[in-house]
Amino acid sequence: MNILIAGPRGKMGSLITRIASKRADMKIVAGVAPKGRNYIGQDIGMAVGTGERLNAFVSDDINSIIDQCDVIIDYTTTEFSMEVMEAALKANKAVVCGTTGFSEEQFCRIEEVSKHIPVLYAANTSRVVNLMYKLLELAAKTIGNVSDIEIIEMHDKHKKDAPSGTSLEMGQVIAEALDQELKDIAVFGREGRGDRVSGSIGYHSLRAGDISSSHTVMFGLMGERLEITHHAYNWECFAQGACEAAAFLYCKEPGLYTVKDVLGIK
Ligand SMILES: NC(=O)C1=CN([C@@H]2O[C@H](COP(=O)(O)OP(=O)(O)OC[C@H]3O[C@@H](n4cnc5c(N)ncnc54)[C@H](OP(=O)(O)O)[C@@H]3O)[C@@H](O)[C@H]2O)C=CC1
Ligand SMILES: O=C(O)C1=N[C@H](C(=O)O)C[C@H](O)C1
Repeated sequence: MNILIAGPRGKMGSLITRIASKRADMKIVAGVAPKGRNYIGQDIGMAVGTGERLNAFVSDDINSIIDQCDVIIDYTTTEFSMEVMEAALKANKAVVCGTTGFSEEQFCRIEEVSKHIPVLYAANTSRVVNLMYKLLELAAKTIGNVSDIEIIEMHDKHKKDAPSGTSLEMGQVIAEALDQELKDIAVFGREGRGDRVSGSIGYHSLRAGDISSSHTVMFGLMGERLEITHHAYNWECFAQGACEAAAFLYCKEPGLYTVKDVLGIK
């Protein structure tokens, strides 16, 4: 399948380029980057620093290159990801989107677009994190009503959004298990205040150094607590997951898919 990489110089985009370029089932046909970058027009392999020419070039105009691809892999910014969605809709292409930080309105538009083209959206493309979602569902169904639930996430100091997309998905899983709406029970930024409300989910975001990704969900009871934690030591698990997601999405019917569909988890 022919792959277009959005943001190939990014942390995720460069790893995805390296991994996709080694897969026998994938051919990278182009990259798309912001206007004015000095690597526009370069071979994507050289632009990313693989040291190997891939015979595919970086453009600053997605509409001029989109016809070459089957699937776009996009881990960039909310603004650019929305442009990618619209371009993919116009050209009838599939999109794997791993960008986080979308507004509710933007999510609604992605849902609308996915009625016409295949879209896989995942705030976290690690298969292990998606397994963790199942563990959280079980924990929330079993002890969620009798615990104080806190989500603590840590990322590198350059991350733009907070809380992380993953912690919002985790909260969503827990809220659904409790038959609640996340917006009714999520409490952000309670640090230093002694007003913990029963039945709420507390959110805590830490940003420091080059922490790749760490999520802990604590179910606090009296006399004991359960913590379920995932640590990523680098971003490779997410990039591997992005390529698996693209392979899954190739030739699929229009629809909104998740990593659960890739893994066959219900
Ligand atoms: N779903 C998941 O599993 C994961 C999701 N993420 C999410 O992915 C997103 C990207 O993260 P990360 O790689 O760390 O971020 P980076 O800042 O490292 O990369 C963002 C990339 O987007 C490019 N970009 C920005 N604007 C445009 C534009 N207008 N046109 C084309 N390209 C553009 C940048 O180009 P340039 O380099 O030239 O500035 C850069 O290459 C974030 O939302 C993050 O939260 C991250 C990890 C895992
Ligand atoms: O920006 C990151 O690094 C990550 N972002 C995603 C998120 O917001 O949850 C996924 C992962 O935690 C890495």
